[in-house]
Amino acid sequence: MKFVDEAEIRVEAGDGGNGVIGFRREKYVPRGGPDGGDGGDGGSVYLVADENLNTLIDFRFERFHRAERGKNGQGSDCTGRAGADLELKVPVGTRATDKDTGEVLGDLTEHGMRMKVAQGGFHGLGNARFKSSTNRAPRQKSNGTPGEIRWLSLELMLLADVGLLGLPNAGKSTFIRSVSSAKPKVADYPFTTLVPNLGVVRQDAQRSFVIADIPGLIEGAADGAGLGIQFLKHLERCRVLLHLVDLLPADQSDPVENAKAIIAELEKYNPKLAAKPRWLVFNKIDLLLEEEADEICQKIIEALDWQDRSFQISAFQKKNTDDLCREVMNYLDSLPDESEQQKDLQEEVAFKWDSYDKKSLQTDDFDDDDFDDDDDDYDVEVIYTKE
Ligand SMILES: Nc1nc2c(ncn2[C@@H]2O[C@H](COP(=O)(O)OP(=O)(O)OP(=O)(O)O)[C@@H](O)[C@H]2O)c(=O)[nH]1
Ligand SMILES: [Mg+2]
Repeated sequence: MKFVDEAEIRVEAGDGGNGVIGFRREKYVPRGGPDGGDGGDGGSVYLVADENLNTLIDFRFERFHRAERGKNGQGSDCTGRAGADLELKVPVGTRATDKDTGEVLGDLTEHGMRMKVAQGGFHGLGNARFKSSTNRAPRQKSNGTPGEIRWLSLELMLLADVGLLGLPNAGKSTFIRSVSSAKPKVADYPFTTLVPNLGVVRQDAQRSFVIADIPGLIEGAADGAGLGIQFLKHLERCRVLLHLVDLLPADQSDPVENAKAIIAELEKYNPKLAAKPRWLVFNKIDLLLEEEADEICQKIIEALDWQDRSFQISAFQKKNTDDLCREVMNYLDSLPDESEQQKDLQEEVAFKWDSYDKKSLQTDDFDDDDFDDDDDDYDVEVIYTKE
């Protein structure tokens, strides 16, 4: 699965501060010379890669970013303070392009990498600078130069190796929180997650994989129930699916039936997706005694006639989650390298965040009724109201 996240922003560096005209005025010092100070340089705008971020969504809501202007100079040869630089944090992997010229400014490929995207203005000179043997009282000064202004388009492309499947409340988001730095919202009500979240699981310095948390599926999803299957298509390019099963559902439902329901939906949606490598992950073992958990897991395995691998974890207590991630990593490493193939697939990008409703980005109003729509134009922007 490939995710493309895009945002357009306007960055404005600060203007340089102006120089000023000033003369020394002091008792007993007649005709004190020129002492107008220089302005300060304007602040520049930088992009800084931060591994704790994984989407550009914040830039959809805040599109204008301005660094501080340099202060004007002052009398008594005082130089104006330089404007502070502005640092905008972006996810690792972000590419910045000048929207007007199409020039790629660069890719921020490593955590901490810093790239200047708008140069602050140069300071103006005060009249003290124009003093010469022929002009000892110059009435000249210069103004600071304007800061650079650019429209940038930011793009982030990530490939998810692992997709999470499960009913609402199975603990998918809890799991991704436990094993990666992604921090999607977790709550004890269904459909907490409304858009996919990506997390990067670092195994060691060289090895990592990307995991995608998608909204929960429910029975009838293939026919449009709940958030439907619109997100399932994004799992088609994952290399392994983890099916999370809640061993002790709060709604007293039967874990066996629950697991069956997800598999049925998957098969109904797309047999090819259902044929993908898929592992069962029994979650919430912390709520049960070991024997009880074993018993329920065994029952599910038998009922499904499950032949593939299965794991018992507590996403919440991070029990066995590291083992699971290690197994996933080893499994991914054992697969043939797909990177060559991926290069040819650029145009087949599966998911764009174009589900964000443009209208609602322009207005603060949010209409709850939007969620009742049956059509495919789902409104998802609400989860980005800050927690
Ligand atoms: N005791 C226990 N609770 C858990 C565990 N994992 C998740 N939970 C709880 O289960 C509830 C649902 O967790 P989420 O991670 O939001 O579930 P989800 O699968 O992402 O749900 P949706 O986004 O609605 O599809 C939350 O109250 C979690 O605290 C676990 O391992 N043990
Ligand atoms: Mg969730």
